[in-house]
Amino acid sequence: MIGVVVVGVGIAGSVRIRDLLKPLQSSPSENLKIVGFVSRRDLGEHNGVKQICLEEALRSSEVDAAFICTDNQNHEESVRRFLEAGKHVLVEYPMVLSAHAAHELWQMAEEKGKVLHVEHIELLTEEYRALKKEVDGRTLEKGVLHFTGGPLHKQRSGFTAFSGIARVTWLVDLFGELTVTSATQEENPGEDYSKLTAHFVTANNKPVTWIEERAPGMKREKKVNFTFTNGVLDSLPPARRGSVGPFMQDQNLFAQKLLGQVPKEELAAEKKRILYCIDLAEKIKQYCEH
Ligand SMILES: NC(=O)C1=CN([C@@H]2O[C@H](COP(=O)(O)OP(=O)(O)OC[C@H]3O[C@@H](n4cnc5c(N)ncnc54)[C@H](O)[C@@H]3O)[C@@H](O)[C@H]2O)C=CC1
Ligand SMILES: C=CC1=C(C)/C(=C/c2[nH]c(/C=C3N=C(/C=C4\NC(=O)C(C)=C4C=C)C(C)=C\3CCC(=O)O)c(CCC(=O)O)c2C)NC1=O
Repeated sequence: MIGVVVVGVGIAGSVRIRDLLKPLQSSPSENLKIVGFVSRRDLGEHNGVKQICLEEALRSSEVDAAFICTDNQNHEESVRRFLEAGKHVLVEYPMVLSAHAAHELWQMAEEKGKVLHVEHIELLTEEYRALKKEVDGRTLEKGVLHFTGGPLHKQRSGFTAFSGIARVTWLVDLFGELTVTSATQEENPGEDYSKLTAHFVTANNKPVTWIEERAPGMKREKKVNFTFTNGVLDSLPPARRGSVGPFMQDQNLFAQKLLGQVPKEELAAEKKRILYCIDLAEKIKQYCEH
């Protein structure tokens, strides 16, 4: 069995603990065993799982892997410490809040011979699968992806291009290589309002726009407007509810990596995409700061 600790018990961390306790039957996740969780709060136990302190988690020979489910701002430090301690790491997206740290940590994982897995559940939802199917094989002329949602805590979540990396990932997975041509951020701190607008071009020089807008009361929603040579897609196609939730699918993928069941080419392509998207986020940040 592969011993796992969950670090950070918020929404994502609680789902992780639940899924680790009840793995999908006959799936790679059955090889994972939760041995504890780490929290800054004194919780004692959570669903029968015991709390352990960070130092113990780093030291314990029972712990083979850590799930980092803390606020974005903490990811870099946690990933680094668990890799240094010789543990495999699963980290919720965004992996870290700078391109430099992302490249450095990836290199460190490779040197240590450890699996570094970044959760990207935005690619595993039925909503996304339906969209991908709709887009596949069509030629884009121009596209807009507009996300809205409630405000985030700036300090804990980091710059918008990183906290919203799931939207960048969608665009890259749908349309391939993108180049940032400009980006701006509007903010009204008094009203907790923010709006990021980033402009890209595809490899064929077609314009793509990403808008990430957040304010109190704004519904978590994604709107698309994609013009193809053969028609317009102006809403997300309907999707059925999947039988296996995205976090569980992600956990299975991580377990498969630990078991050496994921082909090298797939691992390399995933790493490339993750670092590529983080590099785009960094570029967007630079545009917004100038
Ligand atoms: N909620 C979701 O559906 C998804 C969340 N994520 C990612 O998961 C991560 C966590 O998000 P949520 O669970 O939604 O946020 P949350 O705010 O509910 O949970 C974060 C938890 O981490 C704890 N924490 C922060 N620093 C810590 C530290 N140094 N040591 C121990 N615990 C610490 C906080 O006290 C809090 O309980 C974020 O990186 C987010 O981007 C990714 C995909 C989906
Ligand atoms: C209800 C409040 C609620 C909160 C606070 C919330 C937070 C939240 N959801 C996220 C993504 C995500 N969250 C979900 C799904 C969920 N996540 C959930 O907390 C729940 C209840 C579901 C599903 C019913 C998915 C699928 C993603 C990936 C990005 C996407 O496709 O939207 C992220 C990562 C950053 C981002 O992509 O914006 C955060 C911080 N999501 C919410 O729905």
